[in-house]
Amino acid sequence: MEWCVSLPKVELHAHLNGSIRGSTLFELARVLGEKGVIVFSDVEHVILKNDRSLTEVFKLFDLIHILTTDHTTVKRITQEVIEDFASENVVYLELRTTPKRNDSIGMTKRSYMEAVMEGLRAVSTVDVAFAPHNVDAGSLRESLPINDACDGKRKKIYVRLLLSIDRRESTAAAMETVKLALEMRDLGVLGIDLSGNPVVGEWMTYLPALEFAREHGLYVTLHCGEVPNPKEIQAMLDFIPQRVGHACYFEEDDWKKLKHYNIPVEICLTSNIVTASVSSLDVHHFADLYNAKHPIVLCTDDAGVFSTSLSNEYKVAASAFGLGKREMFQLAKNAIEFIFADDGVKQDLRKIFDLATKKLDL
Ligand SMILES: CNc1ncnc2c1ncn2[C@@H]1O[C@H](COP(=O)(O)O)[C@@H](O)[C@H]1O
Ligand SMILES: [Zn+2]
Repeated sequence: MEWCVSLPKVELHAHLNGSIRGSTLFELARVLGEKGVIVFSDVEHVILKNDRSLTEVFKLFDLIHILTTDHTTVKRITQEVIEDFASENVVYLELRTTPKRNDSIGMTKRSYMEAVMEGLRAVSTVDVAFAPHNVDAGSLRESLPINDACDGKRKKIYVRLLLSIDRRESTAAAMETVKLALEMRDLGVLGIDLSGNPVVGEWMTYLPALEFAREHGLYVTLHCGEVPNPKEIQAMLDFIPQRVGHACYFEEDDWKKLKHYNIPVEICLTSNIVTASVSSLDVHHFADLYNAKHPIVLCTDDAGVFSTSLSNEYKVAASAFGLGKREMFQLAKNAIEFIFADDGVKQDLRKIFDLATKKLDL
């Protein structure tokens, strides 16, 4: 595990509220329990439960959102999540979150995102480069080598944002999110994600907003094939998104199309196993895609909800699929090619990986 922690890593599929620290979730639940907003003893077992079906995961998200959806908490969890990823040597993080509106506390999608940005700026224990067009990225570049793991130096992390459309949303709400993403481009928003309970909603509802996003140069990644839905999977692949997440219930034609378009897959091993989207690692599609040299990237999905970390995902992959250190290093480094940030960032990341080889005994 130590080695997997030292390995520089790229995280491309992490949901903000799903990455919340367990301790923070508990604290928030206790405080709201004391205020009488929730009954703590009722939610305690929901938080503590380890095995969660996909349905239960989305019930937990409803609870998490009750606990976290105010500006102060959104800021706090953003800050903590970034610190946590940086502390395990994630050097580039594409963090995704669903902008939320909550009229009762005067929250708009924009003010939600402003709280996220405040959280980004509030990180003080590590250096964060988050906006492509301001000095942060420049100063990060000058201070290479960065994240020279285990040498006690201050950690540095690139952070970029993806705005998620929740499958419960209408076309108009999805469009509002895309427009917000466009307005926030200078602040490091690079693209759009489609997520949420996969048994809810219809592809055609989101398509206009996703097309609009693409026409305006935003990148798009889709949660695709998390449940069996052959028609939707084909329609999503025909859209040719820049990446897809999961791909658990793909059939032969889907694999063909995915490979034909060479669409990178964000693989979330622990998430897939806990939610039983894949029955066991022995039959996980990671192996086939890896052997076929199809672009893949290991990701956490919801590090808090599934009690994992990106280092742990590498460890799980290494033991399940027999990867050695060199293979893990290459797998982690290959992820650079599938990030949505520009070539300058990619070049920096390549240097970071090359500089790390000595420390990693490679
Ligand atoms: C387990 N697999 C999954 N499949 C689909 N969507 C998921 C997900 N895990 C998380 N989310 C999506 O991310 C939201 C939480 O983060 P944010 O509030 O956006 O920061 C969830 O409500 C859901 O919409
Ligand atoms: Zn996800």
